[in-house]
Amino acid sequence: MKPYQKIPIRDCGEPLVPIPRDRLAVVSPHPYQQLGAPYGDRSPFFVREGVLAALLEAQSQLERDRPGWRIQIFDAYRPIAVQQFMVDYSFAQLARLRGLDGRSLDEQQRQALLAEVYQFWAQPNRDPATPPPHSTGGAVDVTLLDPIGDPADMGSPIDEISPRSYPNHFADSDDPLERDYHANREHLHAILHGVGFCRHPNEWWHFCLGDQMWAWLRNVSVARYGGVE
Ligand SMILES: C[C@@H](N)C(=O)N[C@H](C)C(=O)O
Ligand SMILES: [Zn+2]
Repeated sequence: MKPYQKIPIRDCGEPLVPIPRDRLAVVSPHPYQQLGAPYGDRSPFFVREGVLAALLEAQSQLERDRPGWRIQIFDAYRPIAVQQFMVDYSFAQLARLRGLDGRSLDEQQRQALLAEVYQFWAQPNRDPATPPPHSTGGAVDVTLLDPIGDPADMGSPIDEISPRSYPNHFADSDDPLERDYHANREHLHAILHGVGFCRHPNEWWHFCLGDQMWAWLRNVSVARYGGVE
């Protein structure tokens, strides 16, 4: 169990609402839908009402700071079946990357790979006391787009299972390019932190507001968003 999962949840009942495409950029086609993730009739581009308000405020702040720049949503709401699909997919990808056949691993190899996956992905847990962050509508995976519409170079892609994903991975680098990656990550963080989000300790792109991880990182005793199926 991760420490944030011990935080009690008192759901405030806010609805999930669609992310307006005319006001916030989204990755399209959606990467997990393209992989065949089982969304059923749900869409990844929904968040809780309070999260949408904060994202819109962050977008306005970004426009004031850097005209023409936009926040781009890579992923938001995730049904638990999709969480399971993506954990299985990431496990198979990681095994392949290591030259292993994911279906014929011994138990020790399986556990070691799973531990790496769970450094980055939450468990697809159906217990209402420990929902995966994205299943609450209180978590988003985001990056920045420059005025041309190109993603800012953050030095590693979203969802990479590697130390390069740690927010401060390039913080102490002397390489000017890597210093730029860090500055881009810091700018993304500053914009979202300024409107109330907290960043995942291992992922430069994952931000939360109102869920258990947020409450734990903010030292708040109760989370206001639980799982929504
Ligand atoms: C790996 C990334 N896409 C992500 O969302 N990670 C968090 C922790 C999650 O699975 O909830
Ligand atoms: Zn995330």
